Amino acid sequence: MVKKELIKQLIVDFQQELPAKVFSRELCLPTDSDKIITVPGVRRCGKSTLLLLSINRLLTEGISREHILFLNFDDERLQFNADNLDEILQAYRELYPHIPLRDAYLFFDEIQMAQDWEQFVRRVYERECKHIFLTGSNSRMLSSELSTSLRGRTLQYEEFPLSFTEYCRFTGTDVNPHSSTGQAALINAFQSYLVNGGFPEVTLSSSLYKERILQEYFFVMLYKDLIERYEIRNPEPIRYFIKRVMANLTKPTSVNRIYNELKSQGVSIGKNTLYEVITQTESIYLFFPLCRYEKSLVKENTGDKKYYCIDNGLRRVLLNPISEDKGKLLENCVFLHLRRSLSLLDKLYYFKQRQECDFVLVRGDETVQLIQVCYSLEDRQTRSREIDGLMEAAQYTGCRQLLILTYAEEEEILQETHTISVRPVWKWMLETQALSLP
Ligand SMILES: Nc1ncnc2c1ncn2[C@@H]1O[C@H](COP(=O)(O)OP(=O)(O)OP(=O)(O)O)[C@@H](O)[C@H]1O
Repeated sequence: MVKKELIKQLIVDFQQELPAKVFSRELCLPTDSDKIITVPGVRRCGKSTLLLLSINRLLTEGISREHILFLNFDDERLQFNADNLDEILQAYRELYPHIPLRDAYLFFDEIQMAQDWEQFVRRVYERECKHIFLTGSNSRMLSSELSTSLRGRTLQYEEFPLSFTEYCRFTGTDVNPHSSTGQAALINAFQSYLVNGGFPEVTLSSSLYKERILQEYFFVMLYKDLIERYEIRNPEPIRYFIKRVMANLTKPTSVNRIYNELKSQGVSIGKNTLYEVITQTESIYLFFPLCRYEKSLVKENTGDKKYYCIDNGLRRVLLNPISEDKGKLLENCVFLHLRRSLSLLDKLYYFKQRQECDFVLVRGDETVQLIQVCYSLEDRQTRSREIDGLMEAAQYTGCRQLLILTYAEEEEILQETHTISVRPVWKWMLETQALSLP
């Protein structure tokens, strides 16, 4: 089939499948911003499906299917480059001569598969159509490089694996905690969310396949996004490195120390390569760094960063679970909830002076919340350690919003002139849905 005919066929086939039968998500892409909408995020978190949800919404708003031009560039039959990308627009015009392109909605999935797509998108945006939506998986599509090539023309909406509220929706769990059955079901759902994480496909698949799917995800990230990109001949040190960062989650991590460990085992890998790899893991959304809070926020951050991982399930399939994991999984889950809820004005840190506090949430110049995460406060020593850390951070920052998140405990602690609220993580997650913190 001539390429233009194939494109027409793909456009029409897609339109006929609408509306897509998928679960709704919390993130909702704007459809009237007159900006190019981009959706970065970790592999398989649901970026393409988010485009489908936007299309469903357009249909309910009265936009006809014919106005939707959706194309998935990850199709072997479609080899695009700068010379033939225009065929897409020609195909659409021939299909719908009565619809001016400026009234159409263009959804380009996996656009990074086309060579020189940036110039094409820029040209279409400037001359033809302001409704453009893009997703892409590899790191070239992610924030920094993308915003350089399309500077000032994009709005970026990060997608993540499912939040706990979304997880409940996907698994059909009633989120009303007030009925006794509701509460039991929620606690069950939270337990499995904590270990399996929130990738949509993993959530929807039978438990027989969850682990296998997650291993596959990790394999692709490791080989495609890290090893192939850096043309590393021996993948083992990188694998070891990632596992070490994973194991050390929630604790300050020294890349230099891991480098020395590898060296003492006779493994040859450059220190700079490890620094590049850790930066790359951040740009593919595998790990998130967390810096130490400094009173003067203009001061360069010192101290090792802590790392958190995009998904608890991914961590579980990579490491043999160990007993201290419960606390780490809980803290990672809280980090992800905070990270996905941050506005552009918000910053997140950890606090460490004599004592530690897990999270310091800063909005503009003000510290708005201090959070400790602790599986249980039953042990007396643990309880006083958590409270002392919170109080030291409160004194240092002047913040009075103090929270301890636990697996199941709930109380109010009066400490000096402060009230510390203790809440189960799952309740806090349901109460503070994305973009409503604190
Ligand atoms: N809202 C949803 N409802 C139902 N299934 C979903 C939803 N979001 C994602 N999925 C499922 O999860 C898988 C990955 O989704 P999707 O392809 O949208 O992710 P992606 O981030 O675009 O992936 P990639 O990084 O490979 O491009 C698919 O099997 C999809 O069906």
